[in-house]
Amino acid sequence: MSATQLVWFRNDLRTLDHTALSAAAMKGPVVGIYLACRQQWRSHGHGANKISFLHRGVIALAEELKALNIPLLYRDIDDFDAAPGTLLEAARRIDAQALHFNREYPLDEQRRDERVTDEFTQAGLALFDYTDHIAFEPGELLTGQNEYYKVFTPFSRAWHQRVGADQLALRDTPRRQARLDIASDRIPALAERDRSDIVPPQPSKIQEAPWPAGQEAAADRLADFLRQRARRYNDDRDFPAIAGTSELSAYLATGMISHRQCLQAVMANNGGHLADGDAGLASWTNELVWREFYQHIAVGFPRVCRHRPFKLETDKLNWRHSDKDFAAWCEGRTGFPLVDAAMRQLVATGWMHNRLRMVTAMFLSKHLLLDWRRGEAFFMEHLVDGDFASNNGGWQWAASTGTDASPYFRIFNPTTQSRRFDPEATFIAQWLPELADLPAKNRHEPSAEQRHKTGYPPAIVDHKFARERALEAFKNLG
Ligand SMILES: Cc1cc2nc3c(=O)[nH]c(=O)nc-3n(C[C@H](O)[C@H](O)[C@H](O)COP(=O)(O)OP(=O)(O)OC[C@H]3O[C@@H](n4cnc5c(N)ncnc54)[C@H](O)[C@@H]3O)c2cc1C
Repeated sequence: MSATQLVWFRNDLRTLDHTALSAAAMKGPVVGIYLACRQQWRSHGHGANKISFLHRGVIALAEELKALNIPLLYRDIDDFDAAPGTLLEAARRIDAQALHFNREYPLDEQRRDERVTDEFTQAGLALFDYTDHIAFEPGELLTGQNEYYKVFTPFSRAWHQRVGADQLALRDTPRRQARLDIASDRIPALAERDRSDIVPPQPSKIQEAPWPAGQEAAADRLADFLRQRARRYNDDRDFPAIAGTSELSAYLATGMISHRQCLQAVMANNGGHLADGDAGLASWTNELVWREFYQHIAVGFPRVCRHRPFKLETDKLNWRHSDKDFAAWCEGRTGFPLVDAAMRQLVATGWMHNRLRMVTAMFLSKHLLLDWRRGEAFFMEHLVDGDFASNNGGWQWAASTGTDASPYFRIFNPTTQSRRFDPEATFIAQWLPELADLPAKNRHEPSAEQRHKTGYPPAIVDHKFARERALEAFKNLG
């Protein structure tokens, strides 16, 4: 009989189109394992929404595996260092001959995987790792000078030129295997553990209902998007009052759906094309390539994993220190309605529309001139889709410290953004009920009297003054 294969599930909580699972099942009977690592949550600053989503995703995965007769082992570990020993112990207990996993790219995860590889090699056990989370392994797409791309457009061009069946073909789902004499572990409820330790800091209510976990929920969401919104994506994607985007980010970030499943769905609906054909579908594909671009950046420029800016000269920026202004931003009390509505959406739902992520991030880093890393961390605490590479990439773009960043003199006027992307101020009315009864034009910028009457705060800073201050700070970098 062929030897048992251990598959380590990480950011790939699904059985469909799973490279490591598919490859392992060709070699022998499979057992899965999941390590819930507190240090990993802490080091990424994940909050309750993301941790709960992950946890529910593991429970869904256990059911999906059960349908294939694949047992799932589950271990709680405190830190990255515990991973190699825990995996080795599990492999020995079930007499596994090999460990399989899909690669992860943040620096701490890469180091952990190197240690796991060393330990398994020393123990004489085989180890196989695979590219799965993105189409190309970081380092596979390089410029003519053999360097990582620093700008998105040429990266995207190279991606489209090179992508083919190897990267896009769906991996086989294993057939239901013969039942093994190995029981799945019971997955303890999160509430059974010390939440104050593992769930920093607690939002008032964890958002579960809008984010059902598992690959079926993800597939339904993709089908719904393709049926109803994908062809209008290019027109609607910038308007937060319209549900015009896929809202698949949390599923992609945890691997409850793969980018290949998304891209195959695009091709099936677009005459086999990714970059051409329907403008909505081509534009959506472009966003998936942005997601991949930022993963490559995290590997090519590991300083970004160490809280450093991509553009090193911006390390010298003189950020302001104001806990009061930061709290006003976090709590949606800046007196700029679109910014406040967006921040309230984030805290209430664990998600924020992309246009608003750009507006609020730029407001914090440019208007308030507060360190973008504070905003990055606050987003991570609340986002259900929190993903290091995309969050860091988005923040550094907005703060003009990053790769392909918006130039420092590009400073969104939040009121103009509001009139342009929420023309009827419906999004503002939804999240700022105190302004809902004002005429739409005043909801963008209430008068002093209207602010006084509704209790809505005065603007925290004057736009023109803030813009000049930010320009000055960037100019002084020399
Ligand atoms: C400051 C800031 C922070 C961000 N933090 C995160 C984060 O932690 N996690 C995250 O997944 N995305 C992040 N993004 C990117 C983007 O805002 C979200 O991916 C998007 O809003 C998710 O909604 P959606 O699934 O409906 O996206 P869609 O518009 O339907 O796009 C499809 C998918 O493409 C990817 N994508 C879309 N836009 C981007 C982008 N600009 N960069 C990278 N990937 C993208 C996502 O996986 C998304 O699910 C951030 C952007 C900014 C400006």
